[in-house]
Amino acid sequence: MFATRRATQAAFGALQSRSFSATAANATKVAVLGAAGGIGQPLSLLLKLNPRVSELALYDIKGAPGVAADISHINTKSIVKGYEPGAEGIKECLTGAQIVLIPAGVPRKPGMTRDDLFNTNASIVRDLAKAAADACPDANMLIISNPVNSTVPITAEIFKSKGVYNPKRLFGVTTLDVVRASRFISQLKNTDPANENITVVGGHSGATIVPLLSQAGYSLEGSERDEYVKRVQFGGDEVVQAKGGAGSATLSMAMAGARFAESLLKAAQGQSGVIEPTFVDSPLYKDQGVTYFASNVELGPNGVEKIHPVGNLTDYEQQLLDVCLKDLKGNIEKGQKWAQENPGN
Ligand SMILES: NC(=O)C1=CN([C@@H]2O[C@H](COP(=O)(O)OP(=O)(O)OC[C@H]3O[C@@H](n4cnc5c(N)ncnc54)[C@H](O)[C@@H]3O)[C@@H](O)[C@H]2O)C=CC1
Ligand SMILES: O=C([O-])CC(=O)C(=O)O
Repeated sequence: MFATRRATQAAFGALQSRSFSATAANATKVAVLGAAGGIGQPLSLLLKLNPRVSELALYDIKGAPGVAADISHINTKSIVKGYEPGAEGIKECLTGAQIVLIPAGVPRKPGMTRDDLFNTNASIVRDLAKAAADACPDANMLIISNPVNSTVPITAEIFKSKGVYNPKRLFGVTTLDVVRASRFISQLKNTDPANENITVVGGHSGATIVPLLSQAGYSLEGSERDEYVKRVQFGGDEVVQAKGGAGSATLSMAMAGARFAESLLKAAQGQSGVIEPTFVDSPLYKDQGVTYFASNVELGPNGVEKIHPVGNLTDYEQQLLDVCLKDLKGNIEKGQKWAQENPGN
C-alpha cells in the first residue's frame, strides 16, 4: 500500500508543488473546453490535483456538469463547476478565466491525417475562440484541438477580428512531442526519462515535428536515427492505430497539457526561467512566410516572455527543418484564410 502511495506521489510530483497553495492574491481560474472528452476528463482531473489552480471551470456540449460533480469530490481546495451547453454556459465558464485549455473537437481514426480533422474542428475552435475573445480576452489560450498548425492561426484571426489579439497569450500545445521525444530516447539509451528534455521545434504534425537530439548531446546514426525521428514525428499515429478507431492519444496528452498549464502557472506566479517548447506567433521564420513556429519559449507573468531561436543544428536537422517550414507555411495559411472567409455568426 505504501509502495502504491509512493508511486502515486511520484507520478504527480512533477505537477504538484506541495509547499504551494493558491491564495487570494494568486487565485487562478482555469477553464477546460471539451472537458467531458477523452483528453478533457483526465486533464481536468490533473488540474484538480494542482494546488496552483483555485477554480476549475468545465465546459462541453455534453456531460460537463457530471464530470465536474465527480471531480469536485477530490479533496483538494479548488472549486469545480461544470457548465451547461450554450451561449450563457460558455460565457459564465470563461468569465474571469486566466487560462483556457481547448481540447474540444474530433480525434483521428486510422488512415486520417490531422489535417483531415480541419473541416470539423476549425469551426469548433473558431466558435470557442469567439466566446473567449468576448468573455476573457486577456486569458492565456492553450490550443490542443487538431490540426494545431491551423487551429492556432484560426484563434489568432478571431481575436484579431475582435481587436483583442495578444500574441503573447496564444499557445499551441506541442508538449506531447517533447514528452514522446524524451521518452523514446530514454528507451534507446537506457536513461531515466525524467532526466531527458529533448527540444522539439516546428509544428504538431508529421514532418513539421522536428526533434533536436544534437542539442541534448546525442548523435544517432543511420537507421536508428531515422527510426527515432519517424517515431517522434508519427507517435500520434502509433496510438491511433493501437486504439483501432476509438480515438487518439488522450492520457499522455492530458499529462502533457497539465504540464504546460503548470509551467504557465509557475511563470504567472513569479517563477523565473520557466521554458517550454510551444507553437506561438514567432518572428523566427517570418521572413520565409512562416508566421507561427514552436521553439523553446520562456514563459512569464505576461505569457510569452522570450522566444528562443532554434540554436545550432546538424546538417540532418537542418534538412528536417527545411521540410517542416514548407509544410507549416501551408497549414498556417490554410487556417488564416479559412478564418477570414468563415467568420461565423
Ligand atoms: N495537441 C496535441 O498534442 C493533441 C491534440 N489532440 C486533439 O485533441 C482533440 C480532442 O481529442 P479527444 O479528447 O480524444 O476527443 P473526444 O472526442 O474524446 O473529446 C472531444 C470533446 O469535445 C467536445 N466538443 C465537441 N464540440 C464542442 C464544442 N463546440 N464545445 C465544447 N466541447 C465540444 C465533445 O463533446 C467531446 O467531449 C482532437 O482534435 C485531437 O486530435 C489529441 C492528442 C494530442
Ligand atoms: O495523433 C493525433 O491525432 C493526436 C495527436 O495530435 C497526438 O497524439 O500527437
